[in-house]
Amino acid sequence: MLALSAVLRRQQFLIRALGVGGSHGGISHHRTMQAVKCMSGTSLEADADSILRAITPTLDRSRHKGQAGKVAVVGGCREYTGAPYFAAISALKIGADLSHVFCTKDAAPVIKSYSPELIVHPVLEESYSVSDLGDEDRRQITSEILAEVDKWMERFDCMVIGPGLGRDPFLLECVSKIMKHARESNVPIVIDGDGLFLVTNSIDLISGYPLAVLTPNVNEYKRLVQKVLSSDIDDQDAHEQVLSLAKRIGGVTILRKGKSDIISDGEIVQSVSIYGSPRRCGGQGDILSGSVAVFLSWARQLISATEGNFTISPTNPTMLGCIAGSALLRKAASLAFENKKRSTLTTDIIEYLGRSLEDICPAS
Ligand SMILES: NC(=O)C1=CN([C@@H]2O[C@H](COP(=O)(O)OP(=O)(O)OC[C@H]3O[C@@H](n4cnc5c(N)ncnc54)[C@H](O)[C@@H]3O)[C@@H](O)[C@H]2O)[C@@H](O)CC1
Ligand SMILES: Nc1ncnc2c1ncn2[C@@H]1O[C@H](COP(=O)(O)OP(=O)(O)OP(=O)(O)O)[C@@H](O)[C@H]1O
Ligand SMILES: [Mg+2]
Repeated sequence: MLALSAVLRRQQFLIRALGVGGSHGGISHHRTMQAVKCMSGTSLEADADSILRAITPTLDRSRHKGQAGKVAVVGGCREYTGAPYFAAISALKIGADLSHVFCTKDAAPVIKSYSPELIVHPVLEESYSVSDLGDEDRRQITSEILAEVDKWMERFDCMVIGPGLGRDPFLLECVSKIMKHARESNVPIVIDGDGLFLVTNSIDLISGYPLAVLTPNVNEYKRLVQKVLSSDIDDQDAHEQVLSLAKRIGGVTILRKGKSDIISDGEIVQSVSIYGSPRRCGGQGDILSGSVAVFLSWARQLISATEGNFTISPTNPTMLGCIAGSALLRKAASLAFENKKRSTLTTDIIEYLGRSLEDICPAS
């Protein structure tokens, strides 16, 4: 009896997750069987190539700089300069027009030296650089930092918060305020890396914000599940757990990274399992966060241009952005691996982003 009710619960979950129909009584045998077949996983798989084709804008000579997207990455500190670079350069390689980085003063020259394409703002401060100051001076510095970021905020189509941010308390306090301003301005935010450390400890920062996307890796997901659901990772019901977590955080979108990426906005759940590579070099999550930012921006543009009259599913731009970003990164990783095998590095994967998108969605 117990086993039977567990099966029924699972069927109903799959039916809800797939949007096959209502879960209240009267589920037809056919629909139930359809959902049961999906337990093998394949039908939760998103049609990522179609989504990529649908949301990637055509290259039109009448468009001006900025229309294909302006993104900003908030990250980069004494320890980490690679992560914000990977996220920001990936956004450009996919097709965004402008990519900014807001980082600490000493990370900035390093990041600038990786690439002249990035617009790097050396604005953030860590505790060590304000340790001699009193509370009033610290408040003054915080408000100067906020004013500097606010000058740009409304121009951004999306912000990525966290790659290589570090965990310094003064810096994170300041980034919380940046996040609040982004939310007040309705700027979508992709939260990754140490940004997830910050929001896991202050979930109100993003709770109930439908334009927030969280992209946890295995450790970050574990911490989030422990904090929000007071439980451990459930690999048996992985899809259901991601769905519950997204719903519990008030309809943010979660992309749980792993062998399959699982994506949910608390309403539906989808996976991306295509392509991928066996190389697990650091930095692939950073490529993903920059990619999701671009695709999310394009999906929002498309939805507003067509006033919602478009035929792709799902219809939530954050879901579309996650599916497209995940599939593209995984395709680039698989092409890089074909070529470089064990020596594949994140910079090699970035070099394949353009070709991967071209294969799926040719420029002309
Ligand atoms: N070149 C760079 O500057 C890079 C900086 N990064 C930044 O580094 C900071 C910390 O990120 P992490 O991803 O290390 O934080 P995590 O909390 O995920 O990882 C911390 C520890 O967990 C281990 N770990 C990672 N994945 C695991 C898995 N699948 N199973 C078991 N253990 C695992 C790691 O070896 C590491 O020691 C972030 O700000 C991140 O953005 C990373 O993005 C990697 C590249
Ligand atoms: N076991 C796996 N098999 C195939 N692909 C994987 C696997 N694990 C992760 N990936 C892919 O790599 C991407 C990055 O995931 P990962 O868990 O490495 O992120 P991360 O730890 O945040 O990376 P970073 O080093 O940039 O911080 C995911 O989007 C996923 O598609
Ligand atoms: Mg990461």
